[in-house]
Amino acid sequence: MTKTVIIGTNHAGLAAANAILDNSEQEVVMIERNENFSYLSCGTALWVGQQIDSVDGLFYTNREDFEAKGAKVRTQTIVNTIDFEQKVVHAVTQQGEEVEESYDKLVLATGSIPISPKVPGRELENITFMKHYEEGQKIDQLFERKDMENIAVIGAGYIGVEMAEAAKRRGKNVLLFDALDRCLPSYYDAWFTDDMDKNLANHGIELHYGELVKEYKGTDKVEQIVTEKGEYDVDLVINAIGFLPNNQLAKDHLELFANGAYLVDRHQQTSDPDVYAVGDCATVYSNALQATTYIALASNALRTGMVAGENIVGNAIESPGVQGSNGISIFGYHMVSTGYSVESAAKFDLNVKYTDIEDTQKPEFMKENDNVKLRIVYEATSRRVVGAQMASTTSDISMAIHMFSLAIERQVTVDELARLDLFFLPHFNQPYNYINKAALVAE
Ligand SMILES: Cc1cc2nc3c(=O)[nH]c(=O)nc-3n(C[C@H](O)[C@H](O)[C@H](O)COP(=O)(O)OP(=O)(O)OC[C@H]3O[C@@H](n4cnc5c(N)ncnc54)[C@H](O)[C@@H]3O)c2cc1C
Ligand SMILES: NC(=O)c1ccc[n+]([C@@H]2O[C@H](COP(=O)([O-])OP(=O)(O)OC[C@H]3O[C@@H](n4cnc5c(N)ncnc54)[C@H](O)[C@@H]3O)[C@@H](O)[C@H]2O)c1
Repeated sequence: MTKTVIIGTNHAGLAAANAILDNSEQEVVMIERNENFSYLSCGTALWVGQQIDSVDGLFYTNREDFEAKGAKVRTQTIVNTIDFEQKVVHAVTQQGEEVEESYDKLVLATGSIPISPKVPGRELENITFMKHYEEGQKIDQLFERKDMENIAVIGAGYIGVEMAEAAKRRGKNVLLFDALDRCLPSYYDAWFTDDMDKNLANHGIELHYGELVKEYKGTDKVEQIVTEKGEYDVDLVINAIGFLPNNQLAKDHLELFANGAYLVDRHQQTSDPDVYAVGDCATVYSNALQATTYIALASNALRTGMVAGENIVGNAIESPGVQGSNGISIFGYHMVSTGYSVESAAKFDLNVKYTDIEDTQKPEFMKENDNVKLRIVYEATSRRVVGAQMASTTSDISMAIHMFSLAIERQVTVDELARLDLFFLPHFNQPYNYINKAALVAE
């Protein structure tokens, strides 16, 4: 019987385990460094910002669920080395006991690690990342303290903006820094982020863009941060300047992508045919780019885990590729995007055009109505859709972005969207939907 060892049991590892255990009688060993697994870090800002009552709901499964399906689960066990020749994984438990597991198939699901700004003083106390549950607990406890008044968040990407909102909701003075000149620069064009920046500023968040941190100062604990533009008193620093794939275990054995992610094919197979890689430690295939790339998202982790598991049990399915669809909701302002923005397309040499519309969600006669912004990004020559961004105070927009995701995957052109059959009901939208309208005026 095939024996699969899965290293890392967060979203990607769990999805792979489920796919194997639900579709076969195969032997599965799951090895995880942490005590808990399945922590939805996506809910951290809601928890720490006290928008939900408890952290408990952020864990969606546990070891018993997998043991009940027949898996052997080793938690608080760190894999140190892998002998790829002999096909043996070497690990050590929290008690210091050395353990080894042989394998026929190996799934690397070791995720990602936050990037550390390489500046003096980074070892001071009260400087943290926000990735693991334990870091969320630490931030939550520090937010409780009255002497924690000034919170600096470095990086106005997804984690940074969400944590800035959470800190503000806990009554803190919040300073949000980014190397670039606006928030969320990787996902949205300025037409959208200008509104989000106004939203952040209107809620009292101090924005420090185009400002790189040069030093953290303090005796034991951080007391100040120094940038090229000024010095600021701070009690806590949350670093959120992006992730890198955690490739420690196999970087010398497997082929890697430019940023170090394990290079995988559409079956999640690495350059070693018995080794699969899934989630944040692996590459994905981007349908918009029509090339391999790296996008760290829980949604990708789940799907890639599923694909690897199915292939291990003999169902030779291929990943359909990804669009990197994502969303954010800050003080009631919602933004969703998929594929590439105009600015990010340029970084990847995608020659694009775009069409914009600003409209109301519903007909004017409806009492409750919201403004909606939509930008559709399409390739200049083929006219296939390669991205879309939407923003509104209504969360109704969130489902529309899924349609754009499918459009990118299926290579639909912007012209095909102009006459696409979209239903109408005044409670939901306009007789002629803004998606059709935007597509109709595409140059
Ligand atoms: C604050 C925050 C909010 C986020 N919000 C969203 C969101 O809203 N939507 C979204 O799609 N994504 C979101 N993400 C990103 C998402 O959490 C990640 O993409 C996802 O966790 C990746 O899952 P993974 O299983 O590949 O890796 P990880 O979650 O990084 O898990 C890897 C696991 O491997 C274990 N491991 C690593 N090395 C070893 C070893 N040597 N031995 C044993 N175990 C090991 C680790 O302990 C860990 O449990 C967010 C991330 C953060 C931090
Ligand atoms: N809602 C969501 O879908 C969601 C939420 C949280 C995290 N995530 C994912 O988790 C991953 C990590 O999130 P993240 O917020 O750390 O990364 P990110 O890539 O979203 O943002 C990083 C930000 O840091 C800035 N930056 C980079 N170097 C800097 C420096 N030296 N000083 C100041 N700013 C700097 C960048 O300009 C960017 O705005 C991403 O893949 C993200 O998509 C997704």
